[in-house]
Amino acid sequence: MFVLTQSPSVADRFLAELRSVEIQKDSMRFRRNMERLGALIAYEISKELDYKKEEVQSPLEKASTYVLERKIVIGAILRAGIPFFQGFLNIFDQSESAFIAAYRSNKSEETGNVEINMDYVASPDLTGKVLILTDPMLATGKSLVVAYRTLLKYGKPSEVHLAAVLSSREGIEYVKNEIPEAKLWTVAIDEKMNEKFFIVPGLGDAGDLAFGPKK
Ligand SMILES: O=P(O)(O)OC[C@H]1O[C@H](OP(=O)(O)OP(=O)(O)O)[C@H](O)[C@@H]1O
Ligand SMILES: O=c1cc[nH]c(=O)[nH]1
Ligand SMILES: [Mg+2]
Repeated sequence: MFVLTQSPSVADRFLAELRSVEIQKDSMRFRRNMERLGALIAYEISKELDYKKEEVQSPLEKASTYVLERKIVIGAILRAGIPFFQGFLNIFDQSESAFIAAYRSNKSEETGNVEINMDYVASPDLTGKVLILTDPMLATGKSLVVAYRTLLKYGKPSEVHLAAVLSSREGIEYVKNEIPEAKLWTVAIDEKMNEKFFIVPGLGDAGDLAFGPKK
């Protein structure tokens, strides 16, 4: 499990701005910080991928370089995931993309559980590719697990990375158990969730903060 804020960096400021009730009033800044953190995690993931050597011709001479061995597919879970996903796409700019619309309905009082609704899936063939599934909030972990299982209908990836901005301790354990084959990446881990399964201290509702409240 990789935690970006394990050592201090600019990522701490981007995350602090995402959490700040004052700075959250600026939704463009909220989206931009999500995007910046997506780019930072994408760079960290890029260090773990397989590369092959190639040559590039400069105006003066040939130079050697590395290019990615396998195709990448970046998965986004709508809607809160869009700005975070964009940060990954800015770095892995030749990737294909997969989209999943998932939202939580808070049935906690009746069932004690969060239920995940999925309305829309669009994905390329995933066979033999590197799948990076992104979602800024890993709370119970159910959205990521349901989304991943749905995507497997589109082929078996050669490797799987799951990336979040904020993860709850409980959610991480759940995802690790359900998807042991995945590598997990997060900006930070928060210890608690409240009775509505929101991450605490967290940042609130990421989708609403990025795009406004749902009617
Ligand atoms: O780990 P979980 O308990 O499943 O919760 C995490 C999910 O909750 C948020 O989406 P939400 O349902 O709020 O939908 P939205 O993106 O439309 O706001 C978030 O973007 C994750 O997809
Ligand atoms: O804390 C949380 C949990 C799920 N979704 C959010 O947007 N925030
Ligand atoms: Mg939401």
